[in-house]
Amino acid sequence: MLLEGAPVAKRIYSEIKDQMIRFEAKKPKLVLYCSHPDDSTQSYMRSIVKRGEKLDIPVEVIEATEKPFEQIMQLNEDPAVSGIMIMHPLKGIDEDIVIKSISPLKDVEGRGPTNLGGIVMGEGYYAPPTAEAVIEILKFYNIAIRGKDITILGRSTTVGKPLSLLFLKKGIDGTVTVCHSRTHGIQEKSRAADILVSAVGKTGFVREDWVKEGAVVIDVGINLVDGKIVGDVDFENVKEKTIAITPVPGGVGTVTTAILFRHLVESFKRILDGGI
Ligand SMILES: Nc1nc2c(c(=O)[nH]1)N[C@@H](CN(C=O)c1ccc(C(=O)N[C@@H](CCC(=O)O)C(=O)O)cc1)CN2
Repeated sequence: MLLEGAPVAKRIYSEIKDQMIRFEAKKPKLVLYCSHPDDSTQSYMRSIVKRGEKLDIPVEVIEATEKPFEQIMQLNEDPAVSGIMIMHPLKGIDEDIVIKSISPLKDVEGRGPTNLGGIVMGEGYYAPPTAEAVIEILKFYNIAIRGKDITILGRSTTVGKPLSLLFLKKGIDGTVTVCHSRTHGIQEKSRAADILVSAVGKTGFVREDWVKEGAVVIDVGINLVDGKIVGDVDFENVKEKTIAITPVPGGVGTVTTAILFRHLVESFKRILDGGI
């Protein structure tokens, strides 16, 4: 089975449009805050701006000045701004300090300590959209997670770590192994997985002999090669061994952007309800 992102994203966008009708003339606004974005970041920013146009949601790109902290404080206090996304990498600026200064209510990518901590503590937080997209896809296609052995390749703050916590949540109940560059026996640990998630950012990293017969493979990798998006998984050879696999492009990435806008609309509602 091909786990395409489009039907999952379509459902999310349709929910967003329903909510937008209820807001009448009022609209959320997303700010993409960047500093000398590279090709990959620019390509993502273009996708987000285009999606905003389709949804009739304003997306504003703001370039960092020499006073990033003041800029973020202004955006935090601006009631017209519902979400702030700090585009990675933020060249020439300490990205961690900037992320920590975003109001948790507007941190729609869930990159700050309050939202990341919320994954452990309970409800009312924004998990990083890519991590949430993986769970959303598995649920949409009715793939059982409870009690399954899940191996995640990559321990980033935006995917590997938060995703491991989402899999461990009560009601989801996966059993998780997180592998990284210092892991011994990464191939064996991958081959032991019922659900294998690759979030490494290396083209062709997951080969056919890394995958158990009948496994589910989720490719989170978005690597720009000759101007084209490719994943971490050697798709053509690996797909034969799987019962379900995500394509790249058209898989997790498609759902990630939809979840980003879902968070933005949630933030807009919270702010309207007097959250700030
Ligand atoms: N704050 C952030 N900054 C950056 C991110 C991010 O997720 N948050 N991502 C990277 C670049 N990147 C992934 O590493 C990336 C590049 C391009 C796209 C994109 O075009 N997405 C498409 C869907 C693609 C697909 O189908 O797989 C879309 O949005 O429709 C996404 C991510 C840079 N900085």
